[in-house]
Amino acid sequence: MQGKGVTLNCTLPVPSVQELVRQQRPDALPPRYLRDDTVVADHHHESLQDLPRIDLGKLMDLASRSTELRNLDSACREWGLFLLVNHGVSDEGMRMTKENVRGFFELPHHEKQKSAQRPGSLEGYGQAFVTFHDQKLDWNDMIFLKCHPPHARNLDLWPRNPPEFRMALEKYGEDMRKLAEAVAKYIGMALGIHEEELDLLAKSFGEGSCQVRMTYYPACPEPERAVGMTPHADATGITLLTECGNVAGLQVLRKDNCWVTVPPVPGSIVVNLGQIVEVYSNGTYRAPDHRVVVNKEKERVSIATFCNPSPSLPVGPSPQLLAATGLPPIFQTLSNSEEFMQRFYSRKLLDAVPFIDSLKL
Ligand SMILES: O=C(O)CCC(=O)C(=O)O
Ligand SMILES: [Fe+2]
Repeated sequence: MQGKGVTLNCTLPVPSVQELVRQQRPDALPPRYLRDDTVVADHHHESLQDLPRIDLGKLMDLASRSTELRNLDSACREWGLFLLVNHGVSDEGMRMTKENVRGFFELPHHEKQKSAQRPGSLEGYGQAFVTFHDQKLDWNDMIFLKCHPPHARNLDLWPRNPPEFRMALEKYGEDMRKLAEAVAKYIGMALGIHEEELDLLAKSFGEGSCQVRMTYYPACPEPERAVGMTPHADATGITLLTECGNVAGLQVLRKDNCWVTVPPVPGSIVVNLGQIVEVYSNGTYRAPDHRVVVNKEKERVSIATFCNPSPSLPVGPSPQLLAATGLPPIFQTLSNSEEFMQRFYSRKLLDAVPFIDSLKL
C-alpha cells in the first residue's frame, strides 16, 4: 500500500495542545505545529452572507415545503453545507451538552486522561489521524465517542466528570440521530427520491450509527501559521455540527476554491454532507472540503456528530436517481456503510488517490 505510516483506524499518541498552552504559555509555535505547507497557504476568506440557511419547520410544513426543498437542493449542490435553523432540538438539551463538553475540557489533565484513547483505537480523549512520527499536527485536542447504537458505546471511555456529561451526551446523541433521519429524508426528497427508496434512506439514518467528536481548539500564539483542523471532507453520511460559543473557526471550500467562514449562528446546527451522500447522489451533491482556523485570543469548542446509514442501505448511487436522469453511475456500489468505513480506515493518510476518487468507476 502507498503512503507513509499506519492506516487511519488508529492514531499515534501526541501531547495535549491544551496542556502545552497551560504549562508553557508559548509565544511562538512549537515546530510540529508550524505549517509551512499548502494547508495554511490561503487564510483569506470572504464575507459570510451568502452561506445558505435551511428552515426545517418550512420543510415539514406542506405549504412551504416545495420552495424550501428547492433551497435545500441548491445548498447541497453548490455548497454541501448549510445552517439548519428551526430544527426542533430543545434549547435546554443543547445548553446542557455544550456546558458539559466545555466542562470536560476545563478539567485537570489527569482527570481527562481517564478517558484517554487506548492504543489501536480512535475512540476516547486524544487526537485523530496522527499516523507517522514526523507528521505536522493540528492545534486541537478531542474526545471521540460512539453514541449509537447503544451496544456500540464504550462506556469505560465516557467521562464520569462533569457528573452530568454522560446523561447530556446520551440525550444529545439521540436528538442528533432523529435529526439525521429527518435531514436525510428531505435531502432525498430534494434529490427527487420517493416512495420505498425514500423510506429506506430515512429509516437507514434513523437506525444507523452516531459518533460524536468534541474538539477543543486552544488560543494559538501564531494562528496564521497553524491549523485547527487540516482540510478534509467527512467520510460519513451526514455531519451535524454544533458550535459551543460564538468564536468562528470552521471554513468551507466553496466551488470557486475560496475558503468561506461559517459563522456561529446561535440556535443553528451546521449540516455538512459526507461522502456517503455524495456517492448516493451520484456526485450531484458535494461532500465539501472544510477546515478549522485558530484564533490568537480565543479558544473554540465544537461538537461534530457523524451520522451513518445502517447496513440496510447499500452505499452507491441511488437507483431512482440513475433511472430518472438516465446518467451512468460514477461510483461503485458497496454493500453498506460498514464496508465504506472499512475501505476508508484501511487507507493511509497520504495515499495518492483521494478516498472518494478511489470509489469512482
Ligand atoms: O470544529 C469544527 O468546526 C469542524 C470539525 C470537523 O470538521 C470534524 O470533526 O470532522
Ligand atoms: Fe469534518
